[in-house]
Order: sequence, then C-alpha cells, then structure tokens
Amino acid sequence: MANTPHGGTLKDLYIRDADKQSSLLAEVPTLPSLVLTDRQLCDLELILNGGFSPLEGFLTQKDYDGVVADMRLTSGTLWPIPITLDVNQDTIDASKIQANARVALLDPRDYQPLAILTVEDVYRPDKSKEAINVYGADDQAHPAVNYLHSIAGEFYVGGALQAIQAPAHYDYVASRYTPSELRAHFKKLQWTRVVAFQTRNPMHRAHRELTVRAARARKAHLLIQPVVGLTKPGDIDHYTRVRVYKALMPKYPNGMAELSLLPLAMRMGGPREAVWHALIRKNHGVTHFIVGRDHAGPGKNSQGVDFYGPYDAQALVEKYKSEIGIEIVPFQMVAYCVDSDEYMPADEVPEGVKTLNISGTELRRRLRTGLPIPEWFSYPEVVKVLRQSHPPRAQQGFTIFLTGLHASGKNALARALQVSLNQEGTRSVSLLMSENVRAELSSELGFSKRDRDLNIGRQAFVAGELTRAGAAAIVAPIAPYDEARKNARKTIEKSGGFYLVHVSTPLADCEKRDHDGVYERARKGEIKDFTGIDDPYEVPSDADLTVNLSEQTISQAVHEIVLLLEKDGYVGSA
Ligand SMILES: Nc1ncnc2c1ncn2[C@@H]1O[C@H](COP(=O)(O)OS(=O)(=O)O)[C@@H](OP(=O)(O)O)[C@H]1O
Repeated sequence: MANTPHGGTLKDLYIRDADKQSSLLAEVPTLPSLVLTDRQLCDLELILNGGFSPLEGFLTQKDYDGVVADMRLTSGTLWPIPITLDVNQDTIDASKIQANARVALLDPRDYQPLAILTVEDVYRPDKSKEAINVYGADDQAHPAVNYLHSIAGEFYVGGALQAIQAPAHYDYVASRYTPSELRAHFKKLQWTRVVAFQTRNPMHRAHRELTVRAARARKAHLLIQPVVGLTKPGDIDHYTRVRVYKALMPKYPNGMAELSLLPLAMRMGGPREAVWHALIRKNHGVTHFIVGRDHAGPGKNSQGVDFYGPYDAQALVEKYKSEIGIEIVPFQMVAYCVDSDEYMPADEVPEGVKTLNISGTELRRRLRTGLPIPEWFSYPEVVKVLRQSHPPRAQQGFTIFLTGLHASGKNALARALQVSLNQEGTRSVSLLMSENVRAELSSELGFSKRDRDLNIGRQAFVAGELTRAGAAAIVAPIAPYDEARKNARKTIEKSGGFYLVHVSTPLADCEKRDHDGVYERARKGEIKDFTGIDDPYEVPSDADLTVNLSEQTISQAVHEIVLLLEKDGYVGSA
C-alpha cells in the first residue's frame, strides 16, 4: 500500500475539478489574468497535482504566518515552506487583484490558462522575518533570501485554486509522474515499501551504492526522484542530469528501481526543506526517504560560514518524524576503498584503509580539461553523457573581439587570423567584418553613441550564439566605448571563451595607412563624429592582448593570439 498523503487525502485538483474543466475554461476570457513566474509555475504544478497536499491554493496570510512562525498551517498540520503567490502593486492594479476576485493564472511560456484563483486576501509579508525563520538568516548569500528580496513581489496573494489543465512539458514527458500516477504505478508494480532518493546533481557509483544499501536495509524498492524544476544557480542543467540518470538506471538490478522527475522549485532551505521534501515524497506514495548530510544546503553565508550544520536537516526531520509519516533513512556517506576496490559506508572503513574521492569541483575541472574520470568513480556511460554536455575547451567555441581605430590593421589581422584558425579544422570560423555587419545586421544604424552601442550589442549576440554552438567567431568593429565592449564580454562569456584584443596602432599611423582617404575627409569635416578625429576612442584597460601593428607584423599578432588560445586549451591538444 502506498503511503497516506499528508493531511489524509491526496489533493489532486485535476481529478477533483475534472467535471468543471470546460466551464472553467469558458470563464477564463471573462477574468483578469496573471502570468506566473517560473517559480510560481513549479509551485502551481505541485499544488494542482497534489504534490503539496494538503494545500489547495497559495497560502493566505493566516496560513503564511503560521508556516513562517512554527511550520504549521491554521489547521495545525505541519508545513515548513511558504508557498506564496508574490506580486507587485502594478500587477495588483492590472489584474484587479482583491478579495473575492477570480483571476486566471497563465503559463509564462505559452500563456495557456492553468488554473483559476479565487482571491482570499492580499498581504504584505515581513520578508526579513520570513528569511530568518524559514532560511535561518536574512542574508542574501542564501539563494532563497536573495530571491525574496531581489525578485519576489512586495505582496502575496492567498486563495484557493481550481485546476484547468497541467502545464505542458516537452522534455522527458514519460518520466514525469504526478502523485496519482506514481501511486498507480507502484500499485501496478506491486511495490509497497519504496525508498525515495532526492537529488539535483549527477549520480555516480557512490550514489548507486548508497541507494542500494538504503533499499537493502529497509527491504524496499527504490525511487530515484530528481528535481527538474528550479535548483541552485550554477547547477548542471536538468537535460544533462536526466540523461545521466537514464544512463545510470540500468546499473540497478531489474525491477529494483524506477526514475521519476519532480518539477519542484527548490529553495535550498536545508532543514525545513528536508521536511518539505519528505512530505512531498509521502504525497507521491513513498514510504521511506533518504536524507543526506547537508540536505538541500545552500553553501556558505556572506561571512564564509555554512548556513546550516551538516546534520541539522536530519535532526529536524527526526524531531517531526511522527507527523511527517514517512520513514527517514539517514544518508550513509560511502567511500571508495582503493585496495579492496569497493564502496563502504564511511564510518565502517577500518583505520588506515586508503579511500578516494573526486569532489564536484575536481570533476568539473576534469570535464573542462578533458582529463580522465576513473571508472571507480563513475560509469563510462555516465561520463560519456557528461562529456557530451561539457566538451573540453578544444571542442568549445570562443570569440576573438578585435577593437581599434579605422585603418589600425584590425581588418587584415581578422582575415589572417581566420585563415590561420582554419588550419585547425576542428571548428567553423566565422568572421564578422564591419563592412558586412553594417550592410546586413546594422544597415539602418549610423555612428551616434546609441547606434554604435546597438551595433556592438548585435555583434555580441551573434558571436555569443556562434560561440555557444562551438564555432570560433572573430569580430572586428572599432567598438570605441568601454561599456559596450564590457557588455559584449558579459554576453559572450556565458557561452564560451572571450578574448578582447586591442589593436593599438597609433592614430597618426592609422592616418598614414588609410588608403581610402577617410581620415582626410573626416579632418575636413566631410564625415562627422569620426572615431579618433571628432569622436572618442576609449582605450581598453581590460584587453587580454594588445597588439600594435606599427611595430608588429600581422603574422606576429596572429601568433600571439594563437598562443593565448593554446594556453587556455582552445587550440592544440593538451
Ligand atoms: N563616423 C564614423 N566613425 C567611425 N567609422 C566610420 C564613421 N563613418 C563611417 N565609418 C566607417 O565605418 C567603419 C566602422 O564601423 P564600425 O561598425 O566598426 O563602428 S562602431 O564599432 O560601431 O563604432 C569604419 O571602417 P572600417 O574600419 O574599415 O571597418 C569606418 O570607415
């Protein structure tokens, strides 16, 4: 038998409201609407499908106050995390949000109506109090506290929901189960004791080992239930992770384990989050839940100290275990013992026995540099997936951003660099020359500051996309303004390598080299706002390389750029 839902009844609002679906849908055009944020969308999905039972809507002020103060809804039921619909005054006005109003809640991706909210109250939360009580400190180094103060609206809207339809998913649809579906699945499989494992990270041999040990200890089956909603900023994207989980599943004996994806927006709330995770799993029918060391920990606070103690989460779930109603399985850290070539719970490893580990940081370094990842640590199938998503630098894209005066030689340098990089043959090399850019991408733009900034912004966007696709992009605008160059760096660095090369050939030499007589015309006033003559060139202080083509040959400059790329592993094989 699957576990009893929290509060006694599974609040699957899709099932409850199925017979009203068409009338609710017909009502939508008559109602004001509210487009959800990404986080609200995740929360809504789990309210509607019963993952957050006993909640049937977003918290009203009374429930919110109870949850913040002592983790209790007004009914007295345990609930650790405030599930709130945050809005700004503008939204309140635009969507006419007030008590008793009905508001259609829309999916931010396709504007489909998902539910109708009957507003019970609109209130201004004490965010500092929420931060301290729920997350332990009003410190913006905590991602949920940062969200609270920097992203969440000033007001919360409480009220009950009626379900229209589930948010559409297009990725890994078959691996997503609502609580009702998972309960039916367990019934079909005849599973009665199920241990759930929560994760937001890739899984390796140690995770397989510890989950099997948990299952063995409790004579239970295993549910690997990773989070695919919002996790900690900087985490490995969920597409990669799900491919990893799918590669790992065949490593369990047949019939032992199932994979189910959870569309949860994590808060990284440590102890309270562990209680929340346990309740969510209970709603999904699970009977046992693994709570690890530093469960859902956000890392260090602004003083460089961990927000939570490593076992605070285990202590809190232990304290409330009778109410949580799911058996908590404390996470046993397993260690790899070199000589016996096996994993063992860390606390059982005899003194003097050599153990090995690879930290997350070290794993990312090995992925970045292409260094080997040993088989004792992970499965070749898993490593293959990770390497596809994290190709070594030699397979990543980069942008060389040349900046300098007209006739500084940057155009010749750009062409020579393209030819030189073409020898590598490992990436396509794209050249964005000003003459082409200004004919195609920026054809309507002139040379005002605003137009030049737009021009650089567009090139940065294109170069960023090329870089993301693994190409080498060479851009060669004058780019006279520091801020625009810095913005370009910011845009492109998200996708791969970025190198700012200042072609610093002095103006007097540029004028001498200028065969088209453009400077001459600018000096005569026939061309206005000409860079170097009557418009400024802000010399970069953040160039990765400076080349002066009065003193260096193009060949030498190309070589210096190649040396830079080689140092970082973008060209040549390490
Ligand atoms: N007012 C003014 N100022 C600077 N340059 C001018 C101007 N008017 C036309 N040109 C010609 O346009 C080319 C520079 O365009 P860019 O797109 O590189 O300029 S910017 O980065 O947007 O500032 C540049 O040519 P190349 O250096 O050969 O690309 C200039 O000859």
